[in-house]
Amino acid sequence: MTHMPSCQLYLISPPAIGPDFPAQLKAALDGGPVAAVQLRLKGIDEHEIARLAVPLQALCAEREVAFIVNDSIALAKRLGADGVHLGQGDGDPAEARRILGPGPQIGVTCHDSRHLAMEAGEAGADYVAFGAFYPTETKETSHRPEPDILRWWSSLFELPCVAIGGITAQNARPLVEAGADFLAVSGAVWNHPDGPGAGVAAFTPVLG
Ligand SMILES: Cc1ncc(COP(=O)(O)OP(=O)(O)O)c(N)n1
Ligand SMILES: Cc1ncsc1CCOP(=O)(O)O
Ligand SMILES: [Mg+2]
Repeated sequence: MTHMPSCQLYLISPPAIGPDFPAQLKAALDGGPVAAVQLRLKGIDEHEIARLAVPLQALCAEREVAFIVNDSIALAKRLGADGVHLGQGDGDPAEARRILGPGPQIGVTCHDSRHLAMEAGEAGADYVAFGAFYPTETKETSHRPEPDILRWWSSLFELPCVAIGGITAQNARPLVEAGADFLAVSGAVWNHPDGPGAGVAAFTPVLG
């Protein structure tokens, strides 16, 4: 029998949300264990994101789920979020640490690059994210790592690694077996035909 390392779900919000999204998030969290929720909203300003964040952050706090803000160190600070996710153009992890202090988690996008991941680790990131592993309609992507990058990272470093990009309950297994500590998932949960609770529940048997 293959040993399945344990792995947790890291839920990424849809890029745009409506007034029913707090209820959808609640349904998702009712579906099974979720370690973290990332608020990843695109095309609206930070004040609007801050306003939309209030009920979502409260729900995450109530469920003891980490609430991570995408893109903006300033917004993470303003909200007192549990962490910030930084892309390669979103700011420096060391600067984020200086601004946010020792508590919040700092994640960094590393695409398919071992070099970027080692750099992020040295700059004080709490996790590195590799992807997109599979085709996705959520974001235009131009990097396609092999699952082996997760195996390589996990064999050398203690720092957690996140796999992202087109991940479904059906294609996730090689990523879990390769050592992903977290699966970051958006579309497979929010677009699940039976709703986001079923979307989260579908991952439970794969997570080990
Ligand atoms: C967990 C996780 N990994 C990668 C990303 C992508 O971040 P980024 O490269 O900044 O792209 P956008 O998400 O901002 O479009 C992420 N958000 N979360
Ligand atoms: C934000 C992001 N970064 C790389 S792929 C991706 C999209 C993740 O969403 P999905 O799980 O729907 O592919
Ligand atoms: Mg970004």
